[in-house]
Amino acid sequence: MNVVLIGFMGTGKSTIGRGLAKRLALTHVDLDELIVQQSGCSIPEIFARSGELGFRQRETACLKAAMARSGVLSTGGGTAVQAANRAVLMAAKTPVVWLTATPETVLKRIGDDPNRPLGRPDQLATLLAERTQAYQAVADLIIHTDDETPVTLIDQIAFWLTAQQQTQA
Ligand SMILES: Nc1ncnc2c1ncn2[C@@H]1O[C@H](COP(=O)(O)OP(=O)(O)O)[C@@H](O)[C@H]1O
Ligand SMILES: O=C(O)C1=C[C@@H](OP(=O)(O)O)[C@@H](O)[C@H](O)C1
Ligand SMILES: [Mg+2]
Repeated sequence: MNVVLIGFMGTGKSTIGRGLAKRLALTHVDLDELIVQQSGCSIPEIFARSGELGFRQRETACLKAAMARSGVLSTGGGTAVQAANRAVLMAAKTPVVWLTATPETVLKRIGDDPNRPLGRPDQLATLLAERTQAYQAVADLIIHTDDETPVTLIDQIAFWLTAQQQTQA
């Protein structure tokens, strides 16, 4: 992968990843979509049939497959929380961008979405606090999304990636 987006549910990983890939003329891979494709069932169905553990096993397998490809990868909100997945990300030396948002923003954006089994409104703030350190541990760039439009966020990330490439050239 050329760049990986991590962060909590509703921070815009899927939206920004799709737009960033278009901007950079790269392929976009959404890890959740890959899991659904490979499993032949939806995320809530995977959670219902195989539990969170079953979902996490599929997620790690798909992450490894995705990291072997080029493009922009939008992870799921729990991907970088698993130590094994953080090891995969760090080994790849791909730039990792952490998108942040407050629990209030997340709630406004995702509400009580049945497609996000771990997105229970009354649990969001606690889950976000528990996960923050894990995101921080692998982030090369932190982008606060609360007051920015997707287009502005894509501009910021594209600018940073270009600067990174120039430093390395
Ligand atoms: N910067 C933003 N400002 C306003 N709404 C946003 C922003 N980023 C994403 N959204 C909206 O929030 C919702 C969740 O975005 P999504 O890309 O699915 O997040 P994630 O993949 O991180 O869970 C979508 O309805 C999307 O249109
Ligand atoms: O935070 C999580 O544990 C999850 C986030 C979801 O992705 P988004 O962050 O794209 O909603 C999806 O991977 C699954 O429902 C689990
Ligand atoms: Mg997503």
